[in-house]
Amino acid sequence: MDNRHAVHYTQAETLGTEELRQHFLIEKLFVPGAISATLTHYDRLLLLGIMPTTTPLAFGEAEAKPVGTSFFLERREVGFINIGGPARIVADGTTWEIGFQEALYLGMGIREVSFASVDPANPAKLYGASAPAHATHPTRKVTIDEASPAPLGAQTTANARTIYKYFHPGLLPTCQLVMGLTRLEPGSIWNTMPAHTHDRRMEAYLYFELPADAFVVHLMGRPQNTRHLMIRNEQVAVSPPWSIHSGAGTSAYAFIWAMAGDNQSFADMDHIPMGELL
Ligand SMILES: O=C(O)C(=O)C[C@H](O)C(=O)CO
Ligand SMILES: [Zn+2]
Repeated sequence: MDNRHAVHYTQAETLGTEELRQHFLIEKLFVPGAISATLTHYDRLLLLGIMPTTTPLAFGEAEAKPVGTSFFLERREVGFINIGGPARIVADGTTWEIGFQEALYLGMGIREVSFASVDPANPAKLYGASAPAHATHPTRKVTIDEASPAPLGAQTTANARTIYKYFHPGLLPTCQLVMGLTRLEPGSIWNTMPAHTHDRRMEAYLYFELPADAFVVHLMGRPQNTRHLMIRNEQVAVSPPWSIHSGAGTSAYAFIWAMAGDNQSFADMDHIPMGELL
């Protein structure tokens, strides 16, 4: 399992491009026929890329050992959003069919979890976020229509987008996990500008649906001392609690945001006036 240790902003501000990428970017999330996992030491949020091909994949010792339990979800919860072909997830004997842009929440205590692609020629791509849990909440599938679509931004500021909240307290209980998807309108390129921080929770952004030659310039860092990451399709920015998380793409794109930490209040943000960004 890949590990991302917590970096203080005074160290982050001394880093060059390559070191910034090593600490804050997950370059290869989806590996055909494999489960990839990255344990961040920001609120211990663990990020998963699961891409089954001809044979099913399952959680096992590789996921449980780094978190020190006998099975992965013994003291954790996990949420998945599928950005690939149809997936079949079996959780303690119950089968869930999860299509493109559908999601599944699995609560603490589920022992056996396996993942298959319904059509190996069109493999599922399950993006998962897992946080430490203290209670069991019911397993639930969430469709994009249930995810409270809400418009944000405007074409005049090149940030017209729709936000979908899949796992949040208004829809289902989770211990820590808050997760959703934001999709930009054609012609819009900016996300999360005006920018914000929320020292109470960390966040991670998976960017997807970027054409092969496109990228997002992801802005990170303290508002008064920003840095950037050049992010390609299906790569993840890990955003520490002290960091802004915002980006401008060379074309429209979508991204999945996931958070864990002290609260689940989506609106609890420290907004940064545009004139204060440096
Ligand atoms: O488009 C946006 O703006 C977002 O999706 C913002 C993220 O959801 C976020 O940063 C929540 O804290
Ligand atoms: Zn945020």
